[in-house]
Amino acid sequence: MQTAGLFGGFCARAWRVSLRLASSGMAPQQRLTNKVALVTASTDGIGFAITRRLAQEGAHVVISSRKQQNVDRAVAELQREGLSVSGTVCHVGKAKDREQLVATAVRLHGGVDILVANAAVSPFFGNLMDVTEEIWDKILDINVKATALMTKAVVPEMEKRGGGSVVIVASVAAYNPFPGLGPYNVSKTALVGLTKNLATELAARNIRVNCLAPGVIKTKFSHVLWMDKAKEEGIKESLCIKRIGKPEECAGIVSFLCSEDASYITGETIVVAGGAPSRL
Ligand SMILES: NC(=O)c1ccc[n+]([C@@H]2O[C@H](COP(=O)([O-])OP(=O)(O)OC[C@H]3O[C@@H](n4cnc5c(N)ncnc54)[C@H](O)[C@@H]3O)[C@@H](O)[C@H]2O)c1
Repeated sequence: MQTAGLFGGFCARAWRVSLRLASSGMAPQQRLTNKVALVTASTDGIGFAITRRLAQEGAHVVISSRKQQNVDRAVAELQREGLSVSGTVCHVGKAKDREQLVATAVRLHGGVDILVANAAVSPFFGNLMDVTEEIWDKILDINVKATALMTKAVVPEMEKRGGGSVVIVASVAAYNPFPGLGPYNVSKTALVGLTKNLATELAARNIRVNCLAPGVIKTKFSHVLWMDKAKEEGIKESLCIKRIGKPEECAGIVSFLCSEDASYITGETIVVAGGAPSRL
């Protein structure tokens, strides 16, 4: 009886600690212990929040982006928090950089279990009829083609570990276009298709492929959408949850999708958009 009482007391305390951790935004679970994750464009914004969360849940994460100084800053910040992160430069449009990213994970941690393909560009605002061939090439190259090729680069390493998980970061704009961002919207719709195609093809290798479709999340990237007060108020008004999202609110769902808790989920796109319209 006494043991049960002590155990009961311990459980209640553990439950309170876990509730405190959850409410303070810290990861209460360790679903990714010793998994090795690559996150592209992970020095800021949504990629950085995802990196922090995967590492809080026990993963070794390789941070990457185009500039060494940004990689160094992000690595130092998360290492100060006691998290297991390393970093390397990776421009996802360059084959050599993609190979280097995979090689870094293999050299430092022995393989790759998780890829979060988060990098994207949106260098155009205006009408579709004014988009040049050069802009189409840049947006489709980085947002779509590089995502497919980054996945191709990690698959052999995932196979050696018996499987893995890929999460592709698309956008709610895949379903409901953001005004003025035509080529970007189209590229994100393509990523929903890419997710389904990869999921079908890679299931036999025990690799699951899912997609995250954020709504408007406050980052440098989305600045153009909320920079003036009237625009910001208009966006909030269109949402069920009447505020713009935070990068951290995209992170827990990714760690879930990469974990064994999602072992029967593949080919899906999860919308994290405060109730924005999201149907094709
Ligand atoms: N913020 C939003 O409202 C929002 C909404 C929907 C989807 N998203 C998506 O979330 C992802 C992250 O965006 P974010 O809002 O955190 O902004 P962000 O600016 O922090 O992330 C975009 C990153 O991509 C990087 N990048 C661009 N080209 C690259 C390349 N060739 N190689 C490597 N990195 C490159 C940029 O340096 C930048 O860090 C993007 O895929 C974006 O499309 C963002």
